[in-house]
Amino acid sequence: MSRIQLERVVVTAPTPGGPAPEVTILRETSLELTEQRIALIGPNGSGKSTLARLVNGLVEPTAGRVVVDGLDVARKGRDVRRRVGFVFTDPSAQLVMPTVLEDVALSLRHRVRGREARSEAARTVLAGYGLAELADRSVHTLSGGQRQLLAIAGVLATDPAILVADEPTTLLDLRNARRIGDLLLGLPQQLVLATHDLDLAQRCDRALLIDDGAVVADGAPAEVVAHYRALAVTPQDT
Ligand SMILES: Nc1ncnc2c1ncn2[C@@H]1O[C@H](COP(=O)(O)OP(=O)(O)OP(=O)(O)O)[C@@H](O)[C@H]1O
Repeated sequence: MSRIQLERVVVTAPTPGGPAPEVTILRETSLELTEQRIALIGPNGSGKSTLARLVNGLVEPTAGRVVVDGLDVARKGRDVRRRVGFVFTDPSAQLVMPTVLEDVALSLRHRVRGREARSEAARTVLAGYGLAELADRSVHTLSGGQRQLLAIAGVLATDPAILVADEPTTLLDLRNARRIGDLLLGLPQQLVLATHDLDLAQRCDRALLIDDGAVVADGAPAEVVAHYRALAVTPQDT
């Protein structure tokens, strides 16, 4: 399994339109993630996406460092991004080619040489996800569920060691959310999953509860989810 380390990581952002003080998005956090399936849960705006994005360098720490399988993300960003696949909430963010087949073929550009061979390999990938019949369709004509499945197929085609998924089921109906959730949890890769779906979180091996930019609970998912539920019923203004 892979190993993700956060060493005294802090993330701040400039205050919009003004000088310091900066806004703290993630307070000083040190973590070592070695479990196969790790859920990040917590309220809106608590810092889940920020934590997820640190893993592949989409967000850079203001202080401290992030190390993935021994690679410092700040120094070896390219190598890290080859190891870490990222799935966004909205699959449109990563489907960039006109057709389904071309989109998967694009993902394979570093792995398979030659246009024909790449198309063939892309067809095999699509077949593996039950998407073969959609090969020549425009990605814009797909349903939300098909689009998310395609986005995940494209990322997995690059054979990442780690998959980071940022609320991948939020835009999906119940059936598709279940399907995508099952797919992600069944992967052999290490999975870091930011989610509001507490059932999904409970099926992970470890959960982290983020609140107001800090990890406030960390451990067995059932306990961390219970902690979160208790937090949600606590009045904020007392
Ligand atoms: N680049 C930035 N500049 C300023 N503020 C930011 C920036 N990125 C994130 N934030 C703020 O940091 C906080 C945490 O954001 P983040 O997206 O990590 O939360 P989240 O837990 O993923 O939320 P959600 O569940 O709503 O997706 C939010 O208040 C957000 O507005």
